[in-house]
Amino acid sequence: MPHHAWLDDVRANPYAEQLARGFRRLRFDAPLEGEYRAYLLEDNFALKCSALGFAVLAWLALAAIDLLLIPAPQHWDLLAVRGAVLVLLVICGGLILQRRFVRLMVPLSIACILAVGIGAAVVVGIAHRVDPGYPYEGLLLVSMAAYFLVGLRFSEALGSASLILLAYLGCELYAGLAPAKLLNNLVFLLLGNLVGAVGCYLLEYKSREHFLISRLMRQMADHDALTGLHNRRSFDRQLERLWRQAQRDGTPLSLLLCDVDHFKAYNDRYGHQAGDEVLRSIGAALAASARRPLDMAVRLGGEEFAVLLYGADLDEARQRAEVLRQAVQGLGISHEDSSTAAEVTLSIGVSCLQPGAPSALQAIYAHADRALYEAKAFGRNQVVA
Ligand SMILES: Nc1nc2c(ncn2[C@@H]2O[C@H](COP(=O)(O)OP(=O)(O)OP(=O)(O)O)[C@@H](O)[C@H]2O)c(=O)[nH]1
Repeated sequence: MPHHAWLDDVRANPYAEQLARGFRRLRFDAPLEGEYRAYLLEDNFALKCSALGFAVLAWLALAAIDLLLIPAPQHWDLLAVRGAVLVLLVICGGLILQRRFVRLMVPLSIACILAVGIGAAVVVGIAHRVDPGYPYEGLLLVSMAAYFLVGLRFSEALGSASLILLAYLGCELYAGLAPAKLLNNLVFLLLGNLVGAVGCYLLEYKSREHFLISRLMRQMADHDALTGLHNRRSFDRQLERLWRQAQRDGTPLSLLLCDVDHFKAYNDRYGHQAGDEVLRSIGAALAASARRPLDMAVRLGGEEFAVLLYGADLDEARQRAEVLRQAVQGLGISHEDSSTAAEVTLSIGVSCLQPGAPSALQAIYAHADRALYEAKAFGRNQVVA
């Protein structure tokens, strides 16, 4: 399986780490595994529905053909089996289509495939009692559906297909099929299953790889590579969404605009690399201050940062900005060329939008920008609201 050399340049995150570690056993570490399975259910729901419709139609068509191929005395047995499987398919399929029981999606899909597979094995067994030439190859189609059409993972598909094979063996022993013919049929089915299993393994491997890479790309597109914080693109997108949610929840939204003081002088004195380290440390302090689930820490660009505080009014936002300002100064990063303090410091402009406020969303940014300008003008290393 491929080694992704480009991952060496990607900032550590769970998707990149899992890609680098590999997943030959088709299992991610928790909680990525849960995230992948949820994605898989969503991704293959349409496929599941089509497979279900196809299974019902095929089952009905084969029932009609049975009536032509198999002598009349066996018809009632066959119709009983076909009917029972159809009822199971309709019940399980109905529950799948309702989508209400997400946790039951996989068990219900397995139940459908087992019902069709074991039902087909029983039909073949009944038919072989009177006609050993009755086609058994349809069982392979059911296994292929398990591997490729029902949206099962490799282990689930392999388990289901193995159970169907066992059921077939049992039914043939019951029907008394000649050992040489039984051996021939089993070898054919086993080889067919081998092809299906290998294809299914490779497909799941690729699906997992695609999942990790697409999530990683999304993460990279929304986050700043140096600090790991959200970038401006992500901020612009989320700001509007969060403001709408705040309006719905009737709660305020506050914005802290932060700018590192005398950062050009820092770069000039200590070098660009040391400057990068400072930005990383400040980024970590910002991330720690945006601790609630809907808060957001952002690197807007250069040495400009923002923290969006969901549900914080102006007083709380001012207090949290002050804590952040002290935290950055408390990092104790020496800055000998700063005319403000002996350490690297932060100026912060604060603004707040109350729910139902008539002012446009842009006002929160413009107001915080003005406050930041004042914080700089009043001597830096301070919070202005
Ligand atoms: N090391 C490093 N420096 C950066 C990065 N992005 C922007 N800068 C530097 O940040 C500095 C910003 O300087 P100015 O906008 O003049 O602001 P300042 O020196 O902090 O002055 P005040 O904001 O007025 O206190 C510039 O020297 C940029 O080169 C970066 O990613 N890494």
